Amino acid sequence: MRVVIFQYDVYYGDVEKNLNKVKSLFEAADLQEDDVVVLPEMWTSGYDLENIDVHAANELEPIKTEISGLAGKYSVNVVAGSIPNKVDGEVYNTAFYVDKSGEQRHQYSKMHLVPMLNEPAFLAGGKDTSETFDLLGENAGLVICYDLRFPELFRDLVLQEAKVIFVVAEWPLARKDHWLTLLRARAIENQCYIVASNSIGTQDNGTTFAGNSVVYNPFGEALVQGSTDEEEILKAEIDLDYIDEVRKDIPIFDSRRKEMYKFL
Ligand SMILES: NC(=O)CCC(=O)C(=O)O
Repeated sequence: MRVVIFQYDVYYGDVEKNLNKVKSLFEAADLQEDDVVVLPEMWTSGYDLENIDVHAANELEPIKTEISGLAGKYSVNVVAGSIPNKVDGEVYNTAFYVDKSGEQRHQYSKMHLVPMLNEPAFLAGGKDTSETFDLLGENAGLVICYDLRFPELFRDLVLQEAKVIFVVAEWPLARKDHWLTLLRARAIENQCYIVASNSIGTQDNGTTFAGNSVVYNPFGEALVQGSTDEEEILKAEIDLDYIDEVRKDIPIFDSRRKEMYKFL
């Protein structure tokens, strides 16, 4: 399985420009059939929350149709980052996955809203429980940015046999060390692949994002890592058999004592 992460500077509050940007990245990426393309969080608007009602899709449209078209055109699977998404008058931060036939196969709205970026004042918290989805015949998980701080969510996905967990983000530079440390810890403690996309650049509201999109293997090694401030298309081959090797050498899932944990 090859993953292809688009790391770039999301235009603040300009859905059309962002869509054109994504289309140009698809064109530039030299994609192969079956690649898994990964976009960042809130990639249609950035954190222009004051105007989020205007930028929000309606039940993912028309963005879902655009992404389905790109998936079909390039014969690739797309972890379509997240977008502001209006459902029954509420705006959610919703990530989705479309396979190469253009069908949407999974959707997840961010359950942990981030106070540091003022999300709870403008967005509704997702009501979807943690579920895995089928990615090229394997189980995968999809979470959004601040979710990274909740190890129980990752463990839950891995106990549902997720082998790869995608973290789509707009993670600020101010906490770059947390980003890399937590991603790596999630890979090591769950012995799974972590594929993380982040944006770069400074938004009109003054927040600078940390880049450093990265893929960690189940041993905690970075297979590829972006810079802090450059636009990049990052590619990594994922060997899912390596998960079994690591779990054989360090058998934490056999050593677990779930009957002993009081609050899990
Ligand atoms: N977009 C986000 O959820 C940012 C999360 C963040 O800033 C943090 O956890 O720190």
